[in-house]
Amino acid sequence: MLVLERVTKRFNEFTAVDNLSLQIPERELFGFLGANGAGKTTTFRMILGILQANEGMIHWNGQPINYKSSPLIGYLPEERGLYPKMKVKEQIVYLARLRGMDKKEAAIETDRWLERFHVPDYAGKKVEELSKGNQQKIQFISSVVHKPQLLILDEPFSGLDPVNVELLKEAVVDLKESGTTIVFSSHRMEHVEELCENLCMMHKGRPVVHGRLRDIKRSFGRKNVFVQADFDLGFLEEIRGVLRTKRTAEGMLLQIDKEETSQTIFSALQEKGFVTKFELEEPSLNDIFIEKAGASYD
Ligand SMILES: Nc1ncnc2c1ncn2[C@@H]1O[C@H](COP(=O)(O)OP(=O)(O)OP(=O)(O)O)[C@@H](O)[C@H]1O
Repeated sequence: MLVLERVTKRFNEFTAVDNLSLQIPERELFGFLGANGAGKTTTFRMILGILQANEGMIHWNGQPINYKSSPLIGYLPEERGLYPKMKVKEQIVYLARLRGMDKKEAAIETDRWLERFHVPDYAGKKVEELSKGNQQKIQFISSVVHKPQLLILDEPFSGLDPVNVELLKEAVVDLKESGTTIVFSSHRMEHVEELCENLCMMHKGRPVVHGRLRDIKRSFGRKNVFVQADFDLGFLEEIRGVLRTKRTAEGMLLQIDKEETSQTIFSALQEKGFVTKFELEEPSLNDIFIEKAGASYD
């Protein structure tokens, strides 16, 4: 289990991570969300021991993480850093060996990954000859080739086209299935909603939403109502508990204060005429973030 206990990191007067506590069990695929500057990379650097926390403790299976943990850890840094002049396969094998892997096994695993990511022909090319997206795939391979127990991925999907995003997502899910504990950060809520059971949303260094996605959504309640009818829906704006309305081509989207308000809306609609659609929608992570952080995600 990866444990962060009341971790704080300050840069002079500025607090980048503020009293963060997390428990991430083994074999978990954990999503770390936050806008630019929320504190995600700083947290990762503290987990990896690159930065020292001012307060708090970080443990992986009861042990602090340091250079000795290197074979156990995989890290895809946000600032991608491969040697541009070095050849692809040579580089991956070299990095795997630094993580304690045997040369022959490293070569076999490298070939397997290059094949999986549809880039076996690049094995002998210099990294600088590859496109940005393909360089990113190589960097990803470098972070997983030695079969780490704990894998930290900082924005793994940024800069990839949709086909490669899918390729990487599948790889991440497979690694999780085979027992790797994975923590990844993203700006994009949909990636986290799709992949993670558990997540933490950071805002200005603090966790504003944290826990199991299903529980977070359930406890928040369904506060979006979509209505379609063959009469004017303008009167709904006046109903108590309706916070915001938005007309769309098909009907009206309403944001309400609590789930029960939908009953009032439904009764009011029935009195007016024929309702073609009435839908109580699950909140998106974005809705939850806005309410909890008191700010828009972007
Ligand atoms: N070495 C440093 N010195 C001073 N301030 C820093 C340092 N590293 C990070 N910060 C500040 O800490 C805050 C959090 O930065 P961090 O890189 O952790 O955010 P992030 O959530 O990873 O954002 P992004 O998605 O943009 O990478 C930012 O305001 C940043 O300017």
